[in-house]
Amino acid sequence: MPDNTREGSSARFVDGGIPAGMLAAVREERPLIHHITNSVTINDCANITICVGAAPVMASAPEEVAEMVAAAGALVLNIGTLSAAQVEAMLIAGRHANDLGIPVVLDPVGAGATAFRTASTRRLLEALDIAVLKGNAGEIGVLAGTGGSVRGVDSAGITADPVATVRECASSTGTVVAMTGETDLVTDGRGVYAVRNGSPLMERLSGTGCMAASITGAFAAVAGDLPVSSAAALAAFGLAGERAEVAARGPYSFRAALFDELAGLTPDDLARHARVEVL
Ligand SMILES: Nc1ncnc2c1ncn2[C@@H]1O[C@H](COP(=O)(O)OP(=O)(O)O)[C@@H](O)[C@H]1O
Ligand SMILES: Cc1ncsc1CCOP(=O)(O)O
Ligand SMILES: [Mg+2]
Repeated sequence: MPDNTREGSSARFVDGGIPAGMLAAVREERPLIHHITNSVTINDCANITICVGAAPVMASAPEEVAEMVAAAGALVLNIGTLSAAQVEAMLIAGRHANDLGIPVVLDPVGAGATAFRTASTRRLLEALDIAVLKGNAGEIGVLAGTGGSVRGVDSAGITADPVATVRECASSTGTVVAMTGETDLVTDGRGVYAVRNGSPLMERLSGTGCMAASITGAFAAVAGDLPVSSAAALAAFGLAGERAEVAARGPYSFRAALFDELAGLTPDDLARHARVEVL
């Protein structure tokens, strides 16, 4: 971890200027984020990518994924509605991204719920250099091997301590791991960032995990430090969630407000209100 912290009363916090600068860079550079993703939340991922300031493209035909990823700032792989053919396309795109130095974000949706999802995730982790593995607690607990349960696409809990779980997952996979939940934990296996922004309404919508991966990809496209960029991405999304909650009458008006609030979020808002603690 870089020395980008300042002392707080009981903990140390990331300097607000770092995540703020990353949001400004996303808006200035407008990186293309190539997604190979699920058919449930594909439109939400496209639109949240635009709201954060980047440009989405969804392309999964094996005939074109290598060409498409060559133009991208990041590749987001999401196994939410995987098939054997789609995993092959992910491998083609991922290998080409690795050759070109383009960061690859993997969202192991439902890993642990079925053997096929778990095996496909492990195959992608072994074959590719994954920059950031972003999953819910159950998914990360399963992949860490420390114990986790997943029902469908939802976390049903973990056995071990959350910090130990995320650290073990990062160490054993050799990736930066972002484990989402009420508090998001991000680590490269050493220091751990705890991101405390967010709203409980984010759990009541399908797609917030997928959208978190899209935003993580957008930040990874403009930043060299993946633990910091991932924590900043989750803080920005969580902050949009906090603001969306204020006027929401329920999950669906919250959903509309979530897009609006992220689109309206300024680097200064992020600098002032990101709650990112170094554990
Ligand atoms: N109870 C909560 N309070 C605040 N933020 C939350 C809460 N639950 C989830 N989130 C946020 O919602 C997003 C999706 O997280 P999660 O529900 O863990 O993912 P998934 O949809 O993959 O299961 C993350 O950005 C996370 O920070
Ligand atoms: C419901 C569902 N089924 C397969 S993919 C998917 C969407 C999962 O979205 P998220 O993990 O972001 O809630
Ligand atoms: Mg969800």
